[in-house]
Amino acid sequence: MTERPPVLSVRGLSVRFLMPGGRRVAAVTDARFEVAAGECLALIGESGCGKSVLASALLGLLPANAETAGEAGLDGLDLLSADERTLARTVRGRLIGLVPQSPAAHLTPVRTVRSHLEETVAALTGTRGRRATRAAAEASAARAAFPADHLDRHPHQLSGGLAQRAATALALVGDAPLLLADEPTTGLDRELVERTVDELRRPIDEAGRALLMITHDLSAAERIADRIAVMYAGRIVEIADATAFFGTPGPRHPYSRGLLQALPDRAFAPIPGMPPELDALPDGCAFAPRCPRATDACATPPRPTGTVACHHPHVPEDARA
Ligand SMILES: Nc1ncnc2c1ncn2[C@@H]1O[C@H](COP(=O)(O)OP(=O)(O)OP(=O)(O)O)[C@@H](O)[C@H]1O
Ligand code: NI
Repeated sequence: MTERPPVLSVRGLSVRFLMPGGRRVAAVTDARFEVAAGECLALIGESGCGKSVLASALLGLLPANAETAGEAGLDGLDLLSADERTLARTVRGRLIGLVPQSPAAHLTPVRTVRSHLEETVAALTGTRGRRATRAAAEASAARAAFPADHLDRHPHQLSGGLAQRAATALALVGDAPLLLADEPTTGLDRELVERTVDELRRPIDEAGRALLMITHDLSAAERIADRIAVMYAGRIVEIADATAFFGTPGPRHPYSRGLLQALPDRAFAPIPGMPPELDALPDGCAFAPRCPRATDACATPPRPTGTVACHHPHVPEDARA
């Protein structure tokens, strides 16, 4: 993976929400990761840990009370300091293709799939003329394996799988080097989850796109991702190769191990306790109160190493337990 150049390079990304009364919510703290061409990085972690805020920061879609720090390089541009005009004209759709959370809701009910695609083609690619637009729309449908004979259907006439392909086709129109999917499989049954992630994998493998996929569905992450980034209380606590993470030797951070042990097909043992409030984070490791391996050392913040931020990570020899 390292030999491929990063498409997205995030360095020290932090997001603070300034709340009434001077309260500060530390939604994302010092996030650091890269996503390469032809690679999927899955960002996982419990609800409220900051995944969607991180995505909104990349897209320039944070509310006005948000303050950001750090850098997020994409195609020679720093997404965090880009102005709204640049974000609207060159980032959203063109540099970042957004795969929506709920494709059926994202599509306008009164319009056909063809009309959605043609409008997006005209807006993003500069294609002019009816025939050229029609041909480009059909080509983008084909790239997402959306069947040509369903192009004149309305969203409600599509199965969940085809609605997802239509949404993916729209995300691919602008030829964006980075695809961003926030919970693309929420609410889908298992079979549709698998089909959806397989469809999302296609542009990565066939067109060398980079995919940042946010999910709390670990089996979807295992199926699609090359690498896994685990987020806890706003921080990325571990980044690992997906095969090693889900297989042997397994994750190194106690939180990551807890997430896997909570799965029904593993120990089905939830992590005790709750994540801390993001406006009252402890000085030391935020996971320490729930951590079976915590010691006095955890009162100080763990030093991020780029792979695991923990005072006492599992090492491969003891990671079999
Ligand atoms: N506009 C906002 N103002 C203040 N706090 C916010 C705002 N938006 C999000 N937050 C807080 O930021 C934290 C992270 O939220 P985020 O939506 O990123 O979580 P998530 O990891 O995506 O969770 P989920 O899996 O439920 O989608 C939460 O504590 C949330 O309450
Ligand atoms: Ni979210």
